[in-house]
Amino acid sequence: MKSIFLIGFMGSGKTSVSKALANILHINVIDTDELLEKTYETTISDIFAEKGEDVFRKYETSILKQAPTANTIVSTGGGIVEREENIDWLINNGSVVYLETGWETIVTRLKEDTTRPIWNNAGRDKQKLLEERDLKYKRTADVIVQTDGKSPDMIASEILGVLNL
Ligand SMILES: Nc1ncnc2c1ncn2[C@@H]1O[C@H](COP(=O)(O)OP(=O)(O)O)[C@@H](O)[C@H]1O
Ligand SMILES: O=C(O)C1=C[C@@H](OP(=O)(O)O)[C@@H](O)[C@H](O)C1
Ligand SMILES: [Mg+2]
Repeated sequence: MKSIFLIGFMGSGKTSVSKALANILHINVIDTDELLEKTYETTISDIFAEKGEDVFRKYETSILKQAPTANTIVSTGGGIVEREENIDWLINNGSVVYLETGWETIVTRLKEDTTRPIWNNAGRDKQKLLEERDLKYKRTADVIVQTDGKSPDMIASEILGVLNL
């Protein structure tokens, strides 16, 4: 089985749904953000604060390209589509699922969040970022699943129903 890569905006549920999928399929799950923090022995917040977004994106690309391309569920970071080379790599190496999520749902889910530097950057227009990235997620994905009003388990079952595994 080709590995399944979950893409989508911050708060679309990539990390949560990846765990639900791995539980159902009994296969390994990795999260590019968690692996990045382990590999570079730091936190995402610290990388953004000390080195900036460009360095984070370089690390993220390197982690993505080391991901197993078979028998694994991979949860990516919301900005994985910011680099064209990541989009190409995903299209060529995985079954890619876009967790499409409305703005209001994202705002509700991330109300309490303090761990996402871009979400917590008051100077950035996150709603516009969602609109821009939405086109890139759609260009990259093999299948699109809507997440509004559904639990991670429901979304995982729906993904398995639409993917040809
Ligand atoms: N389908 C869902 N329904 C309700 N809450 C969700 C759902 N998916 C994720 N969440 C919650 O939203 C927040 C962000 O989820 P997370 O899985 O980390 O998203 P992502 O990895 O896409 O940023 C977490 O608090 C999580 O518990
Ligand atoms: O959208 C983004 O640019 C980011 C999303 C985060 O992952 P999640 O999508 O899992 O929140 C994380 O990679 C980092 O904070 C940057
Ligand atoms: Mg995540």
